[in-house]
Amino acid sequence: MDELNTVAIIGLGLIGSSIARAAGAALPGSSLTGFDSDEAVRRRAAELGLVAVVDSAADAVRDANLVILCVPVGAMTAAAESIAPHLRPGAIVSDVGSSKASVAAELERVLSVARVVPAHPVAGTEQSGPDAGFASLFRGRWCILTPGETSDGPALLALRAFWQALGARVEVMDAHHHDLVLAVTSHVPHLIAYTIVGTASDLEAVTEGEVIKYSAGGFRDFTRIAASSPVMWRDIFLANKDAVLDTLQRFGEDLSLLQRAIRNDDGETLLDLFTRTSAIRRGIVEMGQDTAAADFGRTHEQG
Ligand SMILES: NC(=O)C1=CN([C@@H]2O[C@H](COP(=O)(O)OP(=O)(O)OC[C@H]3O[C@@H](n4cnc5c(N)ncnc54)[C@H](O)[C@@H]3O)[C@@H](O)[C@H]2O)C=CC1
Ligand SMILES: O=C(O)C(=O)Cc1ccc(O)cc1
Repeated sequence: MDELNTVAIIGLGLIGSSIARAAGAALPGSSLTGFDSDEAVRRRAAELGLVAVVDSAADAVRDANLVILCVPVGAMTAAAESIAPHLRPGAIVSDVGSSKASVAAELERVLSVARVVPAHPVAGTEQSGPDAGFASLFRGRWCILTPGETSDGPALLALRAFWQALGARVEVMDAHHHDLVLAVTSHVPHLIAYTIVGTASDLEAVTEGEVIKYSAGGFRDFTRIAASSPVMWRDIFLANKDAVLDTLQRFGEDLSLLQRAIRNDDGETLLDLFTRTSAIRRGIVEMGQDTAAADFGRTHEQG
């Protein structure tokens, strides 16, 4: 199996810096290099000692046998173009983008000579930047690999072993299926959070500032999600347009049914749905997929 002992990280924000921290701890013999197009981020990553920070993408990838692109989805093509001529023969190139089909197509187009294996660690927070990362972010979380027709078997096995070393559970999935699943479980929920927080803010004039003052648990949870990186989420919605629009269509129809139930004093419909959703929450908690474990890791294991 390929030994991934020289890893280059392009983009040193939340996810790139978390990979650097986790790989530094889990793979002590490996060499880590990194580049970010933002000079302030490069300076901060160097201060934190996350990786050997260099001044160009070319220098970062020259000796690497694994390159991971950790930039917003809309910047993947530019990042791939910046490394393409400088890759070592046989290098594996992966990414961490939250949407997969369009990113994978671009990586395969731009990096036709590299061994491309797209990936998505389904773990994160609402924060950004190199200070926000932490070593335990991926522990016990899923990392979904979406190999294309050109991905080779040994590269897939090597990347699987890399993410497992960082503590992740690895699943292999078709990229379009990934995008549909994540539209339902992550992308549309973020859009709903952005919408409700925007609506509440617009209503502040009517409610005389009391929305924010009396914001209860549910609304506070939405404000956390709606504080996520604007650039990153703009890119995700534009990249996963079809699956997001299909899911929104279904959501709109279901919302109309609830609207009608409320208007018609149809308590039975409301009770049926709320009972069903409460069972779903219990199932998630039992599977250990709620955020408590990650929050615990963030609070107790910064580093
Ligand atoms: N934030 C989260 O919770 C999660 C994010 N992701 C995905 O990870 C990727 C990175 O997200 P974050 O780390 O949260 O973002 P971030 O904003 O913390 O970091 C992204 C970094 O990429 C740099 N960058 C942008 N274009 C570049 C280029 N062409 N070359 C080099 N550096 C460049 C930026 O300067 C920035 O420092 C995104 O594709 C996102 O969809 C995946 C899982 C979770
Ligand atoms: O902070 C949260 O609740 C998240 O949902 C983080 C997150 C954001 C994007 C991803 O692709 C995966 C995880």
